[in-house]
Amino acid sequence: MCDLIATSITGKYKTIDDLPGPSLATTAYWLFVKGYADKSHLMQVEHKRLYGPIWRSRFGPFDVVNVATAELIAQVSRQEGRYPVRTELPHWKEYRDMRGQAYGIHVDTGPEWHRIRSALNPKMLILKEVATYTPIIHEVVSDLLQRVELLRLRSSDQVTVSDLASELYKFGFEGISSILFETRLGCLQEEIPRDTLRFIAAVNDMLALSETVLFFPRWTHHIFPFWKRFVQAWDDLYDVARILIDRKVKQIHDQVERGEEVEGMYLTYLLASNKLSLGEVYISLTELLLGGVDTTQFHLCHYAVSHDESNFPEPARFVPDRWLRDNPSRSQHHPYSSIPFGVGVRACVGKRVAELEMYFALSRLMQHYEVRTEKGAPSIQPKTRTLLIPSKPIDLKFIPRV
Ligand code: HEM
Repeated sequence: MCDLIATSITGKYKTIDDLPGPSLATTAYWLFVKGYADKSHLMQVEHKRLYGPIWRSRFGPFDVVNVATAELIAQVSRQEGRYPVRTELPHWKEYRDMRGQAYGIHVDTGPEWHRIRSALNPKMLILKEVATYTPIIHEVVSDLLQRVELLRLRSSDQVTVSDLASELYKFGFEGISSILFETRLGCLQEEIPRDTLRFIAAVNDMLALSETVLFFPRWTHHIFPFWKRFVQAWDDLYDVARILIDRKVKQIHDQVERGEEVEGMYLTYLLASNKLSLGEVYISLTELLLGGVDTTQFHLCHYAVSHDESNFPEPARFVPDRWLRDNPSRSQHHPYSSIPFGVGVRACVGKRVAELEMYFALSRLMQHYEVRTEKGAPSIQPKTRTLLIPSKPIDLKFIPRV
């Protein structure tokens, strides 16, 4: 695949060894001395400038080909077969092996990945199925609205909600858990239950430590504290997920015993479909909760591409009109210049649910409030924490519409 890409650029075959790019030591220098460890998206942009649209980089055990134009991303994506080849997650695999757990959708590859993905897909991706989650998502959105109202009224100017991103994060967590585990976790309550706090902290720790753990070789596991904390985070995650699932299994069992009809959402469907073992259900729901963690032998540099002036003029400016259909100001971008959920058989399995949550939350918030920034508020840059998150709290004014 690498050969084909190189051919399209230069007209002759090249191997990975012919590609330009930083050595492992140079990458370490960029990350830990130049301070790009939590800004790896900006490193993409800088490396594209230095090495061109295709370069090689080494990160921990990975030897990666980075591609940073929409055309190259399209070319790589179109060559994926039935079982897309993905970079291993050796640290996740090591943890699963250590605990004797099933591998799951992120770690499994080939036909095994396909078997699990086929079991997870229908109730996540078929529109008619996803539409059945509408009532529960609306219930969670109502809780979000109440929370925003409470926080703004409690603020000194009676309109500001501080650190909105953390409220939205809790909303996302509550929304997806209510579908997956068919249980309300209470993330948007004033007093968040202890187990839920443990769950949220474990997700944060796991995502925050995932890149660090990867960078240091196995033999350092006993020297630095990262591996121990990474294992603890996974243990907590798995433990809470197992408790929630076991509770549901018991409920279903009791209902069947009483001759009652069993109804439910995602977990009930997975258990009833009998396509996965119970161990695979534990892992699958934990992984779905984590959402997609971006992995490819080819590193598709979405950030660099979606900030490319030639696709999106003034890429850093908030111009929602560029997305409106049938609008003269709609941007004329390459279809692969913005693919937030990926494409093809391995694209995001949670895409439909994520869209449902975002559309409902946004539309209902906008119906109730006009949202403004504080005058003179500084712009807030993203930072990398496996995924991109805001580097500082975002405080916004929610002014009720009359
Ligand atoms: C705005 C929210 C989200 C975005 C932008 C997003 C984005 C992505 C991306 C880019 C991928 C990788 C696709 C690829 O490599 O081609 C992915 C995979 C994945 N996502 Fe999401 N995602 C979101 C929400 C979710 C949610 C809510 C769930 C859970 C229901 C989820 C579950 C997954 C899983 C399990 C994978 C791995 C699929 C596989 O490897 O077969 N994501 N996501």
